[in-house]
Amino acid sequence: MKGYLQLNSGDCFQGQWLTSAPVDEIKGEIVFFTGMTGYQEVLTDPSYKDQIIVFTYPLIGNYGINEVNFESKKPHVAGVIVYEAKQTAYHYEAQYSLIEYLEKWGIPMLGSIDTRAVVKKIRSKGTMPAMLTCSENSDEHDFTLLEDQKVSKVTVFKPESYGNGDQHIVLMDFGTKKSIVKSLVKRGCTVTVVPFNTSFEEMKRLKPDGILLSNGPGDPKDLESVLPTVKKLITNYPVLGICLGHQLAALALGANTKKLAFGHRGANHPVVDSVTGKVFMSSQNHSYVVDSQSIKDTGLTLRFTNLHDQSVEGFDHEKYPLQTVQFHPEANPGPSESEYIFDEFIETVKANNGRVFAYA
Ligand SMILES: NC(=O)CC[C@H](N)C(=O)O
Repeated sequence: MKGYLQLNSGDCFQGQWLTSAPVDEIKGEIVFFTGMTGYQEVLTDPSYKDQIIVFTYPLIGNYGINEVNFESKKPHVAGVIVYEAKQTAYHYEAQYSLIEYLEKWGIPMLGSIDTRAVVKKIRSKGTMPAMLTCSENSDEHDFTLLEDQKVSKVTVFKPESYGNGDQHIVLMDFGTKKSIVKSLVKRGCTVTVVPFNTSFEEMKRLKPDGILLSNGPGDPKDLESVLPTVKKLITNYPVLGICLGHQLAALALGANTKKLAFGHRGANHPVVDSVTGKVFMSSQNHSYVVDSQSIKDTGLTLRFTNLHDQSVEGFDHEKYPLQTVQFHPEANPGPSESEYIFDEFIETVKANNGRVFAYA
């Protein structure tokens, strides 16, 4: 059955539904992911909440969906656009095909779309509202997107504990990926995942050795209410901020963020580390970046830079044991070359030896 991708720019692409056609139109911000693999991790990464995702690799789904590579309990995207998706799953670990999985969760997938043409539109006109619909006529549609705060939809409701190691990390959950928790547990940490609106005092009562500010969906400026807590955490504990967590740390210290035209979503973004002088490939998924012009007087020191567009990829701090990264050191999907960020963080946590108020 025919289906349509309508863009707010007025462009319309005709395709074929690979899942059941949606009863109502599906709206979301349209973004694209360039990795050849990793669709299972992308679909279940809470940072993609309510977005319509275009997979640019032309054949998606051939290794199916397994039970181990989920980044959270369910998919978060609003809809999926591909050129071709496999009905079957050619992998011994596969439990379902991609189509069966999306069907189960009621997420529509539109196929036979020239994804290169869609990406060219997004690259020239910017990320924009879009719609998956059964109707060809775009004049009938209202592209206004719900301006809701997405983090409250994906954070945990009450604290959850993982691992049984010597270092206790409290993870402020803005929509964390499972592999961030795993990266800490495998390095000998106990991890307590707490809701994003947990107060500083409540976290202090948990006696953390270090804090992790997680990734998550939406505009970091929608989370102004948590900035005082984030600032207190930074001035009292070793902190690692990943993606949204990095952006919030920067905002809390007085820097600014801005939106990129079409974001970075893929598994091969080159980043240079000014401390080691080395370049590594990184996994990325973000629309916003910290404005490099805004870090004067914040104490933040630029450590990581994106080699495609020179955008900010992470900071150290002059005074606090703060490390932030815009890319994803936990990978999943993508290269694990930057995993050493977790090793450095754990070393910092160990060196601090549980001290509180050491840096204020
Ligand atoms: N993966 C993330 O944490 C994304 C951060 C933020 N939502 C952005 O799009 O820039």
